Amino acid sequence: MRLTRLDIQNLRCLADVEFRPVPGLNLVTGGNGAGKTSLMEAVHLLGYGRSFRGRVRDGLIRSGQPALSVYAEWQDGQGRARRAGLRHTGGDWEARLDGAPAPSLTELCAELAVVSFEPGSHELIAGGSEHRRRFLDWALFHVEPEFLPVWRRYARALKQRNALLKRGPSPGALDPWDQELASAGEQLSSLRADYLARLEPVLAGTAGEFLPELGRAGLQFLPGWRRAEHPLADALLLARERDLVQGYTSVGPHRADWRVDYLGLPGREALSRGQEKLTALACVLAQARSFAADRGEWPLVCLDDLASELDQAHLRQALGSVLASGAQVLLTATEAPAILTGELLPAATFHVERGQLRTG
Ligand SMILES: Nc1ncnc2c1ncn2[C@@H]1O[C@H](COP(=O)(O)OP(=O)(O)OP(=O)(O)O)[C@@H](O)[C@H]1O
Repeated sequence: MRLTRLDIQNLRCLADVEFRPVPGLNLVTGGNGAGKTSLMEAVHLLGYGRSFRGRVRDGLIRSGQPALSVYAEWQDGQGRARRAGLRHTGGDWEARLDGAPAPSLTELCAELAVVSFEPGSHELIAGGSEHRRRFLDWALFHVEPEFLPVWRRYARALKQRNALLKRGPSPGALDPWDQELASAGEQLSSLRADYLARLEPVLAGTAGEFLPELGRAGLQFLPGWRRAEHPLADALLLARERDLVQGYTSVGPHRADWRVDYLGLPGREALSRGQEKLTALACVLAQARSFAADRGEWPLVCLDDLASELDQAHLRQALGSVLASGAQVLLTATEAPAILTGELLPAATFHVERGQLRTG
């Protein structure tokens, strides 16, 4: 997809910004606190319904304003002109897609495929499992039509089962929800396992470009219960006594996780912080590449402050491989990185200062 227009009102320090990105590399420079990340957050908000720095109600709306709004126009993989707008008060939202009200944020997010890498992204490797589940489910949401209905069934059954566990029901009352949870959960896990199996060779390629010294990267899926030993229905039954005591469901795909292992790293030897970042970037770019293989178009690639995260050689490698694929990239930096020459020359440069954006 190619973003052609982004209008932002009242998002953090951005009072009223009109951004017109072009195909290829768009460089956005600006000093600390100027508003570069806020611009990335606006794109991310349309693609995910949330910012990578937290929820809308946690300070995304400009101080003193009742709501933020973001409007985007883009061209999809078939060359069709698309548009979407979102207005958010922190509590309520209003979304429009191609001129009509969108029934839910999910419909809007399904249309705009965005992958982001920002300073917090190394949490994908070093942080809690919720980051890795979100990563997994983003891809499935975009490439697997079966995913959303199954995920919704699972989430509903889990909510009901947890509510019953908290009330301390007679164990028989759990049976129908266990059945539903097991049925949706098995499907969800199969989709996740299949996706990771498809992603693995792509990741081995991207990680091999960035960290060849660590040997081939592999992905290990941790489904959230001992899936190789018994079905989820049995795991739920086995955990029932404990779940009744604890008041929540302790096994299942809501506890799923995955990890990256390198053949050249013996045992559980830890990655350095830089290696964690490069591994996280390799995962994000592998996901974008795999999306392109499935959908025939690249997602929009947002790279916030990448130059402060990577050394020059890795920066060149990362940008080179993404741009060679024809992806549209939004890159922010406090100053233009010296390596942006030749085939890495930005197609357009923008500058943000105190929430104002100018071209060139
Ligand atoms: N709700 C808000 N209302 C108004 N201004 C805000 C709000 N939240 C944050 N800001 C301001 O917006 C700016 C945020 O800028 P942003 O994080 O986009 O900067 P940046 O250019 O990415 O900076 P850095 O290089 O330091 O990461 C800061 O100056 C901050 O004080």
